[in-house]
Amino acid sequence: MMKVIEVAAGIIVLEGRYLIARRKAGVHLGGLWEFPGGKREPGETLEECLQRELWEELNVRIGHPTPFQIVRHEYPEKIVELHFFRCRIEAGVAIALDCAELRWVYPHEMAAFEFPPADQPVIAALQQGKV
Ligand SMILES: Nc1nc2c([nH]c(=O)n2[C@@H]2O[C@H](COP(=O)(O)OP(=O)(O)OP(=O)(O)O)[C@@H](O)[C@H]2O)c(=O)[nH]1
Ligand SMILES: [Mg+2]
Repeated sequence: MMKVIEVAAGIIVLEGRYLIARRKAGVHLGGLWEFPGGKREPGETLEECLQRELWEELNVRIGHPTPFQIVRHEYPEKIVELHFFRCRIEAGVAIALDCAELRWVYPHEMAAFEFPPADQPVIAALQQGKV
């Protein structure tokens, strides 16, 4: 039985556009675009995990995150449970500290970027205008 890895990821919105990050080469799903975030550490809530990850990866603080979707996905090498939260930047300007590249995009533009299969339900929801 493979362990389920819990992940918190931010659907960060500003004036209708969303912040997407390109994963560095060489890591799991390297080179793909994603919603910034990462693995929950022991003793953390998912919200705390999200705050920490967005600080580490983007150098920003976010306001209160709102649960958006939970997606469980089985990759051949791991099972992830992705907890997506909608949020806004409260302090700081996003910079690519721990990712290859950042972009602010409208939902209709997301089709032009390659995301992990686990992210497809979230992208579909954003494209349908769900907030
Ligand atoms: N952050 C993030 N991870 C995703 C998304 N979609 C998706 O399948 N994942 C997977 O969920 C896992 C999250 O791990 P991560 O690599 O971001 O974790 P992390 O920031 O803690 O990195 P680290 O393990 O290098 O410390 C990875 O296996 C990643 O491929 C997404 O939209 N955002
Ligand atoms: Mg990460």
